Amino acid sequence: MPVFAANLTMMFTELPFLDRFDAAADAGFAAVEYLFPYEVPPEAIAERLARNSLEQALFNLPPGDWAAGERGIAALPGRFDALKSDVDKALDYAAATGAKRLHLMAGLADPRDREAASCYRRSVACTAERLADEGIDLLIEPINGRNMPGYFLNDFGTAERLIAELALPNLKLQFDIYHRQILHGDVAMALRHLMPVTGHIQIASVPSRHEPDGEELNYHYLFEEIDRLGYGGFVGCEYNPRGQTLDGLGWFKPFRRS
Ligand SMILES: O=C(O)C(=O)[C@@H](O)CO
Ligand SMILES: [Mg+2]
Repeated sequence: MPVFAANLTMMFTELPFLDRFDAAADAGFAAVEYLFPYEVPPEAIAERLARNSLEQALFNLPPGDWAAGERGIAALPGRFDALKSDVDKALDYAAATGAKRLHLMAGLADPRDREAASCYRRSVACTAERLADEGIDLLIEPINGRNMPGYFLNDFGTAERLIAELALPNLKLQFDIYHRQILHGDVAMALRHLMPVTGHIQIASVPSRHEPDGEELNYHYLFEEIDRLGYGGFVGCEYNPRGQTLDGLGWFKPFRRS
C-alpha cells in the first residue's frame, strides 16, 4: 500500500501553516511534504512533526525570488554562489525535520540554451554531491509548461538522461504523475521504466489538479501498479482540494493510518 504524504502547501490551506501538520495527522496521514518551509523556524516544524508522529517526506530547496516570478535558480548562469548558500539553508531544515530528500527547482530558461543547460548540470551535480555527505537524495522534477510557462526542465527524457549521465547514486527523479500525463502521457509504462531512478512520486487528477479520484487517470490502477513495482518511497498528494480538504478525502479512506 503506498504511503501518502499530505502536501501542506496545497492541502489544509483552511488553516495556518503549522496547524496543517495536526490536521494532516488527524486525517490519517503518516507523512507530509510542502514546497517551502523557510518562513517558519525549523524547530517549530520539528515540534509539529514529533507531536504528530509525522515523517517529513520532502521539501524544495529555496527557489530564488518566488514573488518576483523566479522558479528556481539551478539553470540560471551567475547564481551559483546563491545556490551554495541555499543548499546550506535547506540542509539546516533537513537536519531539524529529518527529511531525506530535497527537490531542486531548475528555473525559467530555454532548454535549448547551452549556457543554461551547462549551468543546470553543474548545479545539479554539485548539489547532489553536497547532499550525499548528509545522506540525503536530490530530486529533479520535470514540470509542464501550462502550469509553469518557460520552466527549464520540461521533459522526462531530459531528466532521465541527466540522471544516467551524472550517475550519482543520490540523484533521483521526482515523478509527478500529473506533470507526466500532461507532458507525455503513457504513465504506467513510464513508471515501470523509470522506477529504478524514481525517488519520489506525486499525484493529482488531470486536467484539474484536484483530488486523485477521477478524470483522465485511473489512480486505482496506478496505486496498484506502484505497489507491484515495489516502490518503497512516499506518494505526495500535491493537489488543490475542490472544496474543504477533509470533504475531498474519500479517495484516501482505504489508506488512512490506523
Ligand atoms: O509544481 C510541482 O509539481 C512541484 O512539485 C513543486 O515542487 C514545484 O513547484
Ligand atoms: Mg510536483
